[in-house]
Amino acid sequence: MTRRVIVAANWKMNGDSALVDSMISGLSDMESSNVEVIICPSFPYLSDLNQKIKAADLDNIIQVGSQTVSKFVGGAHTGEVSTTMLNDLSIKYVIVGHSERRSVYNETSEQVASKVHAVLDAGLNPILCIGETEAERADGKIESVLLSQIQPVIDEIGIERFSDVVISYEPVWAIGTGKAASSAMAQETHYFIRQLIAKQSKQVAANISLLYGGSVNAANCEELFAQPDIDGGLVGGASLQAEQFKIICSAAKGK
Ligand SMILES: O=C[C@H](O)COP(=O)(O)O
Repeated sequence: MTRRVIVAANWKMNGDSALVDSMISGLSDMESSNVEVIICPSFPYLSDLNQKIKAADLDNIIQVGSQTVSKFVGGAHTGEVSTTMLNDLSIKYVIVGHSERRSVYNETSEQVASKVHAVLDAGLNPILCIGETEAERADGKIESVLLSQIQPVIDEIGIERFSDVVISYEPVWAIGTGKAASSAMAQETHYFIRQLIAKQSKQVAANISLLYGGSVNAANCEELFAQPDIDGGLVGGASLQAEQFKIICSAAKGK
C-alpha cells in the first residue's frame, strides 16, 4: 500500500449513543480531503456509528474502526469479537496492540502479531500501536523496545505485507497525560522507525504510514503533522469533541 495521511480517533471506553449523534452532527460539514479520517468507538457503537455516517453522506470521508479484535475466527471465546464479525458490520480498520491492551490485558508482541495477521487475512486494515514507557526511555531502551514490538509482526506476516500495516507510535508516557512528545522528539523516533524498517525493505519503509499518538490536541497537531516522517495521528481524549477533532483533521490536510 502507498503512504497515506490518516487521523484516527480512539474513543477508548468512553462515549455513548449521545456521543455518536453529537459527533455526526458536529462533523457534518467536514469536507473530503487527502486525510483518511477514522473513528474507533467501543464495540456496541460500531454499527450505529457506521450507519449514521452513511446516512449523513459522510462515508467517503469518515471510516469506522474497532479498538481491538480476537486473533481467532470464531468458536468458544467468550467476550471476544472476530474479524468476520467486523467485516459483517463493514468495519475497515482495527487498532491492534494499544499500550492499554498490552499493559492492562497482558497482550504480548507475539499475540499482537497474530492479531495483525488475522486482521490482514480478513481484508481489514490494522493500526499497530507501539511505544516505550517513561522508564524504558530513561534507560535508553527506546530503540530495542520498538524493535521488539515491530519485529514479531514482520516475522509473522513477512516484510512485503508490512506496508499494509499502519503504525502508530505512542510513547506510553504521553498517553492521556497532556504531555505530548515534542515535534522534534516525535520526528526523531519516527525517523528511527522508518530506518529500522528500511533495513528490511526500503520500499516498505517509504510506503508505510506512521502516525503519532499521545496527547495530540488542537494546539500541538499542526507542528506534529508538519514533521516529514509523521503521517497523521491517533487521537484519544481530543477526539471526543467534534470541534477539536475537526481542527486536528484539518491540520493534516495537504501533507
Ligand atoms: O489511542 C490514542 C492514544 O492512546 C492517545 O490518547 P490521548 O490522545 O488521550 O493521549
